[in-house]
Amino acid sequence: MELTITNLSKQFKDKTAVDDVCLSLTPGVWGLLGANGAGKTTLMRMIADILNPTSGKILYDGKDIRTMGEEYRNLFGFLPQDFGFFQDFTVKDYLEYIAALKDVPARETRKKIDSLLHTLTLDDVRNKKIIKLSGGMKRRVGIAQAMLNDPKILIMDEPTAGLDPGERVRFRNLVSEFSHGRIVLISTHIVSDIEYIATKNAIMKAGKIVNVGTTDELVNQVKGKVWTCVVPAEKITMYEMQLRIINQRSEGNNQVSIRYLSDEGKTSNSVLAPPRLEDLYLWLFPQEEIIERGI
Ligand SMILES: Nc1ncnc2c1ncn2[C@@H]1O[C@H](COP(=O)(O)OP(=O)(O)OP(=O)(O)O)[C@@H](O)[C@H]1O
Repeated sequence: MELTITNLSKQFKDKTAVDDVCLSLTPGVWGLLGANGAGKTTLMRMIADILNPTSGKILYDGKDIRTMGEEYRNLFGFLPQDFGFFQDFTVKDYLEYIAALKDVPARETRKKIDSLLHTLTLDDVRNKKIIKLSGGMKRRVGIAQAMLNDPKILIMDEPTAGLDPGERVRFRNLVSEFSHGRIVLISTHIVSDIEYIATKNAIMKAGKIVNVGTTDELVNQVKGKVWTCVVPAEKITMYEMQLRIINQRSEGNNQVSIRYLSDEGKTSNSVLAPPRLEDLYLWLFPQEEIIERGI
């Protein structure tokens, strides 16, 4: 199974949101990483066949998805970024409705909904109206609807936005288990959410895919560039101006431990640290704040 994206572009008036993207998605979990405005949502909406490309093609096992119609939709699950429809439905009614739309056989619907509600810890709110749910609960209902038809291709735009740390762990386990023999594409700028579950990552910048690889391959690119050291607290402002600090932690006794990115150690007590995917991300997107560390 393969989803092949060839020379895909999307132009909005004077903005090229997706710029000549080529990417071959094979089964496994794919992390789509990029800063705000990089073009992730636009790319995902074209893969979901709800937005027409300006040019280029997406082929599913050699077939143009735009000619597949229903056949493509049936093997597809999508969690859009703005999931806010059907607010007056209860969770259960909404999922039953989506199951019917997706032609899930009636005898399987109940079992499937029960199992997803259980895994996503939504049992207690099954009879509540969607409008009354918290943001994290709504997101989980969105994840459930995307997975209802056991899709072969599952696309989720920022699925972990609003989830608490426990929910993030459950989400990661659910996705890992689900991904066998399927293509799962997850966009996020919370790097830690996909770091350990992504089979491969694609990094997007200004509409282009600038890097593709396993987490280990990508992380290797910043090997030898991630340093840690302990500095006096009163000097931290000076270090903040001089170094690309990506984390700091107070150690007490007016000491601060810092982690920074540099081609070489900048203090005599700096030691190299094992790099993480987040380090590469910040290396590529120096202007990005760490939005959330997750766990
Ligand atoms: N319908 C549209 N009309 C005009 N410009 C658009 C439209 N949709 C997206 N854009 C622009 O295209 C660029 C890419 O947007 P997109 O939403 O795909 O990025 P993103 O990586 O998903 O960002 P975020 O993480 O903030 O959702 C942005 O500059 C955005 O303003």
